[in-house]
Amino acid sequence: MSKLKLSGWKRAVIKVGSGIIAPEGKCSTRYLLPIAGFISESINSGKEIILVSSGAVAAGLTTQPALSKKNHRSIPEKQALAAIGQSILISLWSRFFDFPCSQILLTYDDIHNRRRFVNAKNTLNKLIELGTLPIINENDSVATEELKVGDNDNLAAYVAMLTEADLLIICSDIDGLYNADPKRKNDVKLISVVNKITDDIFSLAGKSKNPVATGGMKTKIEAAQKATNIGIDTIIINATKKEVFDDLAKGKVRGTLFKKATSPVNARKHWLLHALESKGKIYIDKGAENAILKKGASLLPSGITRFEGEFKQGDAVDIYKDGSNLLKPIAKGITQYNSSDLSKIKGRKSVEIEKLLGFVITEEVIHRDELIITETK
Ligand SMILES: Nc1ncnc2c1ncn2[C@@H]1O[C@H](COP(=O)(O)OP(=O)(O)O)[C@@H](O)[C@H]1O
Ligand SMILES: N[C@@H](CCC(=O)OP(=O)(O)O)C(=O)O
Repeated sequence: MSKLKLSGWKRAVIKVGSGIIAPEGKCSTRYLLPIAGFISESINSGKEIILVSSGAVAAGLTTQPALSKKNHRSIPEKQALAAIGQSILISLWSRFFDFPCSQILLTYDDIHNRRRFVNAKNTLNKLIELGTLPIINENDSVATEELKVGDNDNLAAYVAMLTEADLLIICSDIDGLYNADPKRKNDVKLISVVNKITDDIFSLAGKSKNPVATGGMKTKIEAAQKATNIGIDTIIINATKKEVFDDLAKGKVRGTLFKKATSPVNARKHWLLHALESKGKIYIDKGAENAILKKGASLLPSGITRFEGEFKQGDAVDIYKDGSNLLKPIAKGITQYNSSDLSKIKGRKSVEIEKLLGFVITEEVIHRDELIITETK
């Protein structure tokens, strides 16, 4: 297997899949020692690590064998398994470290709601500063299916974005991305480097055969796409092989390296685009359209013709060209004015804001740093 050189990194998110926590369906420390060794060594050399660990359901199953048939499990049973297994998981990891571990259980909302996103980010940074190893999982015990990230590969990419990591390490039970699933086909080839994630790359990914795993290869590529887009190198490695970590400690990758984008979107804009839900629609005139699309300007109240929806200051809104048949928004941004205030200042000059509202937050409704163009042509 060829080995690639990794760029220097300071902060990494390491995601460990259920197949590593529970090989052959049984929760075990068999493969955790080399991972833990790598984590300790990295932290001792001044690097920062955040661990995203799957395996709560798998660990819970060890005490509840009667619930082993996946298709027969009710949602409360699955949620109970995650609750039982989560504490097993944390104690499993804790025994490897001589620094404290801390636990954060995230839900979809923690990433998609701005206030909670900032809150989670601040807590995580503090936990790292305090010298702990944050261990993250999805809060499966309370999150309802429709309000879940759904898999820990994507969750790890969100955590990498949240913590502004410079490396995402996805530890699985396979050497990396192959041109087909090696567990289903013979004569497959490992792809050691992916410069750009295209539909062809996605088409290589199959599902997992492991009954305790969730994502398979598709969610790992999705995670790599999210992370590389914002400038985070992503690797998939086989955590059942100790030598993989020996090499990694020397900056060499045995596995698949998804190279970070050459012109990454900054993390805040990426989150705005992919994670934050829009609360309304703002329609703009031709002048504002030219200003934001061609000059990279902020959106001023004078260019706003109308809007739809009720939103608060700090909410995301989609921006549409007024009077055109275009069904897609041309941009998305964070509004400085709520919908009630916007109804008074739309179409008016910025100098009039104080007279109209009695206060000024900013002279623009959406600052250009909080505006991302979504129109592709
Ligand atoms: N193109 C592919 N290359 C490598 N593995 C693949 C591919 N397509 C599907 N897979 C499967 O994905 C599995 C890894 O995903 P999964 O079992 O969900 O792992 P984890 O629990 O680590 O998230 C591999 O064991 C393999 O069977
Ligand atoms: N949150 C779940 C794992 C979800 C998941 O994505 O699993 P995996 O595909 O093994 O990384 C658990 O702890 O059981």
